[in-house]
Amino acid sequence: MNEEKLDTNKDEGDKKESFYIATPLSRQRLPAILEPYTEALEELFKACREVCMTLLEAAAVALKMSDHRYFVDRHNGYDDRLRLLHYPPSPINVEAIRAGAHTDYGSFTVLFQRDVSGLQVLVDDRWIDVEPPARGTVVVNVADALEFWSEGVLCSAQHRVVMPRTQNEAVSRFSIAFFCQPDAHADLTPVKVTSIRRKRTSAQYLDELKRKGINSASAELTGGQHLQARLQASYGL
Ligand SMILES: O=C(O)CCC(=O)C(=O)O
Ligand SMILES: [Fe+2]
Repeated sequence: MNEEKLDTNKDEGDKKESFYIATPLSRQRLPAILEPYTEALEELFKACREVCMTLLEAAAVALKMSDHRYFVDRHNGYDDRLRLLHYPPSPINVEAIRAGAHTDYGSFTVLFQRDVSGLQVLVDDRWIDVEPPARGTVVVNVADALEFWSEGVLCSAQHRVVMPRTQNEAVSRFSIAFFCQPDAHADLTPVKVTSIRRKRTSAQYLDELKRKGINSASAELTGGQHLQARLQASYGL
């Protein structure tokens, strides 16, 4: 609790607890409570990875890259993580934030939320509620590594979780995030994207990168170096 500060401008840590898992599950010792779910978690990893591989291929097509598997080939899955999150019950507080505004670090995030809302995404400077999706659907965020790789054409989604605004939200909130990560040694040098309309000016994009601990839009970074820069900015490591 309070350990992670996703919004680095805030003094206090986030009101949540979480547990990270890597695949294969045998790489770590699971707490006893999770052991019976080993197989289910492995299946979840696999299903999320499949979604992300399809999306990575779609991204290469959308960016008009000649090699449609360029991104897929740089994601062997070793650095992917599942994060199980719990936001403890809390009284209504319309002013406060359960998890600070941030962007995720990898390529894509697949997010599952269980019935309690509170997630918001920033669209044109306004926070919009992202309700827990209908059964059988998920929320997907573009994240920082793909934003950087695509030279800022694909925008990493700013999101946050707000404190309970109603009695229905004042209970425990559970969610699971799957973070799809590029390989630690993958070269993240931005792919050349030409004929695509951009949402931001290059100055706006550069400002955003600087806040994320990256000083140049064309830096020669590996997946591992990019992740390190982001973790440093978020956790002050
Ligand atoms: O709990 C949620 O809905 C969002 C979690 C999140 O954004 C994160 O862990 O990066
Ligand atoms: Fe996130």
